[in-house]
Amino acid sequence: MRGETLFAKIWKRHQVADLPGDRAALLIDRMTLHELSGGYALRDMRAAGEMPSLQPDQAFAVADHAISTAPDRGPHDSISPAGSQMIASLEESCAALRYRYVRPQEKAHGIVHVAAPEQGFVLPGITLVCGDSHTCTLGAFGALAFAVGSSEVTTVLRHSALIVERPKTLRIDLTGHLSAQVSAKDVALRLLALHGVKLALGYVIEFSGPLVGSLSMEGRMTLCNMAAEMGTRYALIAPDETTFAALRRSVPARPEQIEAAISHWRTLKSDHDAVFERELALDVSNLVPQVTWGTTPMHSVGIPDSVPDPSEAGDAAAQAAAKQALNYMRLEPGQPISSVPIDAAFIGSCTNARISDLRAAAAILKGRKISPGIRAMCTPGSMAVRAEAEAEGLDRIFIDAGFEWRKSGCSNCGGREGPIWRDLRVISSTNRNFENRQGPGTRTHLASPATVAASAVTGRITDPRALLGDL
Ligand SMILES: CC(C)[C@H](C(=O)O)[C@@H](O)C(=O)O
Ligand code: SF4
Repeated sequence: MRGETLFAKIWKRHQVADLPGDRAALLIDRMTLHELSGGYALRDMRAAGEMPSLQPDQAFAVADHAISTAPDRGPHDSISPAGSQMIASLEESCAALRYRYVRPQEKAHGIVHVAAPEQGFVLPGITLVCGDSHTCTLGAFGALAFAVGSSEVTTVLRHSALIVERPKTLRIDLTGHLSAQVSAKDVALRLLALHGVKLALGYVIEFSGPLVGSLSMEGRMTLCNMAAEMGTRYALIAPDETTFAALRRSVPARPEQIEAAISHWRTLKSDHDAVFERELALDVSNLVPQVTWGTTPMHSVGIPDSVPDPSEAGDAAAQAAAKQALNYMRLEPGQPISSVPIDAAFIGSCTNARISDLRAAAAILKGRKISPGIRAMCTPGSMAVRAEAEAEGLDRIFIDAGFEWRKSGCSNCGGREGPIWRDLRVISSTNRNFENRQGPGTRTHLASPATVAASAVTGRITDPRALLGDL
């Protein structure tokens, strides 16, 4: 018998019925909820007198999208009254159903995709859904964690099961060593530049290879997070010793239970003779820091490079899109990307606001000041990340450099914390850069935390290696 992929192993264990059209009914083990996806589903079910089948130990809820990240925020503070209502509604439903709801004042609070794994809620081999497109972040733990729509949230709450179309399998084999100041974010942006935003449409990605093995859990989460930008809701990385070390720290269970689980989790990897429906490879040895110039994450270049000419962008549709992007971004073809001045800098989001991201940015900011006139914000991905950063003195480095040091939440990743960047150019550690994503007229350049910090210091898009003497 031919070997199996990691995906096939997880799928098989959860399949309760095989359905025509390459679909299956899958058991769903766990759900994460936030105020914009799960809150109203719970409210409506309760109003109709329905009792969810999803049990308290299967749910993890947190208000992250609409919550204010102001340093003095209260438990329901949002910039809009509607946001406050959604937060209060989620909290109330969770209390009624005895679902875990993490309050904004708690150390466990954070962006759902940061906080849930930090609290040991994500385990290898489980199925997990959330009504949010970046649920694939959690695939870094070897969990089949995927985004669902709002009606599917209700289905899972009702039945702890879901009918899903089986994705095809795509292995992305990553080799080589990353140079100093080059990170998982740059790898993701490079994959997108090479293969486009439909790279994984219809596929589950398994990221594998020596580079993946050498990445921290944080780096793996960044990579899996950006799978959403590659056109899929499924990403996986086989659990290994790095994963088990993280789970030993975070999972609330007795050590002997964890060790027993680990011996099963060790089997969760693709067999050496498993066949993938598609395979890709990338050697990252010569990779340089990347930044986007346009309005999709695939519009990215190395910082030593220039803004490309739209007439060289593939077919007519790609050319028109590139032209429109340059128009929105107010950039000229051939302009060196490192000549582009910025107005604001943002370190935050489920892509890049974990502790190693903050450390990478602080290494650049230490002893430096941001360029006058730049508004720079850091919103740690969770209150635990924030506390850890403070224990290391990173908050002082950010504040002394001129950054605002805020509380955890999605903040202006999705422009929900007010139009503070109206018509401004922002360098951002987030994952989406479509028109108006971070506010009306806001022009977003996606980059790694190191690049964001370096650019904040010089006031223009800057290769972080230039500041740390790695160039
Ligand atoms: C609000 C939520 C449904 C949305 C998503 O799923 O992507 C958000 O997280 C985002 O990034 O815009
Ligand atoms: S941080 Fe941004 S991308 Fe992530 S869940 Fe929040 S709004 Fe979505």
